[in-house]
Amino acid sequence: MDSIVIAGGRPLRGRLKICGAKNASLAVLCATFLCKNEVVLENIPNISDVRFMLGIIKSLGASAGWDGPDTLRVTPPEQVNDEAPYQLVKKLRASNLLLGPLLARFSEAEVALPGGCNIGIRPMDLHFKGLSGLGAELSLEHGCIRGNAPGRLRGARVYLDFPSVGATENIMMAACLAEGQTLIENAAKEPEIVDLANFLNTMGAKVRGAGTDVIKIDGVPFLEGGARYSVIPDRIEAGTFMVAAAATGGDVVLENLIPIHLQPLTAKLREARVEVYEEEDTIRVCANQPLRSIDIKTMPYPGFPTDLQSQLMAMLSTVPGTSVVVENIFENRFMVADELKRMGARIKVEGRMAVIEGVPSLQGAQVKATDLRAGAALIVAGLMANGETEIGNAGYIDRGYYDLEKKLTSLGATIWRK
Ligand SMILES: CC(=O)N[C@H]1[C@@H](OP(=O)(O)OP(=O)(O)OC[C@H]2O[C@@H](n3ccc(=O)[nH]c3=O)[C@H](O)[C@@H]2O)O[C@H](CO)[C@@H](O)[C@@H]1O
Ligand SMILES: C=C(OP(=O)(O)O)C(=O)O
Repeated sequence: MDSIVIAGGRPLRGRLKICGAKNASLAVLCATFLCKNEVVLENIPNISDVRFMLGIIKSLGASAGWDGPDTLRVTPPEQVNDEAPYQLVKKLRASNLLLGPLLARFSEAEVALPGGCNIGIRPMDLHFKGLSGLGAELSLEHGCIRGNAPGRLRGARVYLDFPSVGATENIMMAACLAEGQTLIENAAKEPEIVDLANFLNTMGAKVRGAGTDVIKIDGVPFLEGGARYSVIPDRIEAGTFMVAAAATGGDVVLENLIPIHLQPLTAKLREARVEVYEEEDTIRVCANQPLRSIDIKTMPYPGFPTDLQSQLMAMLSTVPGTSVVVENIFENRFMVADELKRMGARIKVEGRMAVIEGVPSLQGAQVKATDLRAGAALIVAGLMANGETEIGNAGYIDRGYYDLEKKLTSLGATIWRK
């Protein structure tokens, strides 16, 4: 994998356009399998996760291609060719989102157990519980999830023990073509869930309540497709730049985002004495006074997102005083702490809690990304640090950030790829 090198110590300044959301794009790409006709998707980021997902859906028989820098045309297959290939599936977790659509549309599915970042055990019991509740028979054979749904799936009442994003998405997609009504209780409420529901409804589904605890889906025989849909902006990309601007004492305006989606981060940055100004679809982040230590706990939306926890940890590493971070979603999301320590940070990890004692500054060092957001956190740390930081395993970062070096260069950073 490549490395990214940063000569740190410069505040970020300028304006930047945020891309479409990775997690919304991946779910919507899977949902195209529920449609009969071509679908045009706009605001799709050309990141490696999306390219892998395109590879997977093409291997299953879809035809798909770029029709502009962020527009994709996808024609779903009339029948599926094969099982989703392990070589591609292992590279991204979201490949598990094909299960629901394949079962609903083709009554059978074979998907290799997904890979993705090593941020926790990431079981799929809630996906299985929900899809079995709709009548699917699922088994795990030789690292492959096999499912079939003799006849049509049947609507059911599904209670999720935890509001899992992926399980909510899989069940919601499957339920669109099930006979009768499905209720998903204790559903995830992330903006990407609402976006997926909006996509499904645009294509002809009947989904209500997305964004609340209970999602109600009335099954229809098929989704027509044949429409255009633009996915929401990436709140995690936006949040990463917000943190980078704050951490470098910068002043950055981010465009093409939905400020309310960033509320949990905005509130925390303000608590840390960062100025954040929201307008209709822009946010300005301005840090021109010493920051104050804060505590954060990751939670399902609208709580603080786990996908921004590592980046904030990097920022807090030079904030005077003690900050405490509690990670409630993924048990392995503190691996970045060891890398930050190589740069001079003082972080003590105990189970799900990290205690950060602010140091006066970070020093550039050779570090490596252990997952996508750990990589993003090391980018933030590299921008803050004195001297040069070389971040190995940059491929993880490419999973979720389009044109990162170019975007940061436009904000005044010195950054290049090796
Ligand atoms: C592609 C995508 O959209 N990825 C996002 C999605 O991941 P993902 O959909 O995998 O995350 P989930 O919300 O499912 O996982 C949250 C928690 O639920 C647990 N769990 C999940 C499913 C299950 O069947 N059983 C179970 O116990 C997981 O181990 C984890 O502890 O939501 C996460 C939480 O916001 C984000 O960090 C990821 O970026
Ligand atoms: C954990 C993430 O993604 P995935 O669920 O695809 O691994 C992420 O985007 O930070």
